[in-house]
Amino acid sequence: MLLVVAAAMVRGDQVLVQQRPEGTQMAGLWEFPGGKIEPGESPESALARELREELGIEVNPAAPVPLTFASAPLGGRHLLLLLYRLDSWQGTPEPHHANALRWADMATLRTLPMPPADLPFLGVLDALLGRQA
Ligand SMILES: Nc1nc2c([nH]c(=O)n2[C@H]2C[C@H](O)[C@@H](COP(=O)(O)OP(=O)(O)OP(=O)(O)O)O2)c(=O)[nH]1
Repeated sequence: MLLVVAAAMVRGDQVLVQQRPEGTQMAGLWEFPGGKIEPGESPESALARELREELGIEVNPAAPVPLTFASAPLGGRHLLLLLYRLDSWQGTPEPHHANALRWADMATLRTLPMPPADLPFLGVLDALLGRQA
C-alpha cells in the first residue's frame, strides 16, 4: 500500500498545485504538494516535512484539517491518498521539487491535467472554495 499525504492549501478562492517534474511518474501533471508517509511518522508530521522539503514553508502539525481521501490503483500498487486542508503556514511557497507552482481557482483547476486519483477531489474542492468566495 502506498500511503501518501497531500495538502489543499487555500488562499481565498484558490488552491496551490505543483507540476510534477520530468523523470518522475506522471511527469507534467499538476498535483497537491505532499508525499509518502515514512514509517513511524504521523500523517500530519509527514505533511509538515514534505511541505518544508518541497515548498520551503513551515507548517504547524496541528494546522492541517482532514478534508477527504482517494483510494485507487497506481502502477501495480494501491494508493491511499489523504488530502488535508491547510489555511495557515509560515513563509512563501517556492518550487523546490516541482517544475512550477500555481495558485488555481476552480475554473483553472478543471483545465489542468491531474493524476487520475485526484479527479474525485474536484467536487470536494468546488464546495470548499465556493464557500471562500
Ligand atoms: N504529492 C502528491 N502525490 C500524488 C498526488 N496524486 C497522486 O496520484 N499522487 C501519487 C504520485 C506518487 O506516486 C505518490 C507520491 O509519491 P512521491 O514520489 O511524489 O512522494 P515523495 O515526495 O515521498 O517521493 P520520493 O521521496 O519517493 O521521491 O502519490 C497528489 O495530489 N499529490
